[in-house]
Amino acid sequence: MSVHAINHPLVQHKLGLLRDAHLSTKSFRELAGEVAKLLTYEATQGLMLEDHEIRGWNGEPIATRRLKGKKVTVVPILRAGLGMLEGVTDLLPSARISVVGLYRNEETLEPVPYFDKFANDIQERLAIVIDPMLATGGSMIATLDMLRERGCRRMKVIVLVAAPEGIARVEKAHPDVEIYTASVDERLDENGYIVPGLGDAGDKIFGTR
Ligand SMILES: O=P(O)(O)OC[C@H]1O[C@H](OP(=O)(O)OP(=O)(O)O)[C@H](O)[C@@H]1O
Ligand SMILES: O=c1cc[nH]c(=O)[nH]1
Ligand SMILES: [Mg+2]
Repeated sequence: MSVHAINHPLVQHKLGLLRDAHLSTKSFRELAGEVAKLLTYEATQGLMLEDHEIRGWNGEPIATRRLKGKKVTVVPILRAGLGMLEGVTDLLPSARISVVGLYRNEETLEPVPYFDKFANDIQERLAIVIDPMLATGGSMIATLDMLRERGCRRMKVIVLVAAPEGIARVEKAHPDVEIYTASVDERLDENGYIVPGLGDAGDKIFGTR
């Protein structure tokens, strides 16, 4: 597995704004979507192209290239992953959406699944899993396990912020999965929150804090 920590100035600027404790729900939501979009640009670098001939403005043929297959499914992990969905689908408008519902039991820190609905032909698609936070890694590993059980062979992960502990666990469980993130942060605190992190991303996106 490789971890891509994206140092693009726009990503780093917007991440800095996201970390501010006094940010409004509206601004947090907007910035989360914008960073998600920028990370999607990076995560889709490896998509395959094919040659495609078109007729140009003067009727002459032009050799162009287009995405080959376009087979992608975006997988938001509920709830907080929904805060990234629009940013991601702005760049991948034809992608199918597969949804995984999980919450983290705040005492055991274990993921508790409560919903899933996958694209029918998920075996043929690149799955891009989105969640703002990769903390212990439990929620992400549970999601990648579900995708793998359903025959998904190619998976990428986009998270706004990741903890080293979570990255190490995902790497062990799913060594072929690449992770794209705006930051690998310092550590987890005693409650399993990422430091410096963003706080509770789901609460911030939904305004339930
Ligand atoms: O890496 P982990 O230790 O599993 O923690 C990360 C998970 O915790 C948060 O979700 P939460 O459980 O708060 O659910 P929510 O999105 O409904 O708020 C976050 O959005 C991740 O899904
Ligand atoms: O830092 C964290 C860890 C888990 N979930 C969050 O929303 N934030
Ligand atoms: Mg939450």
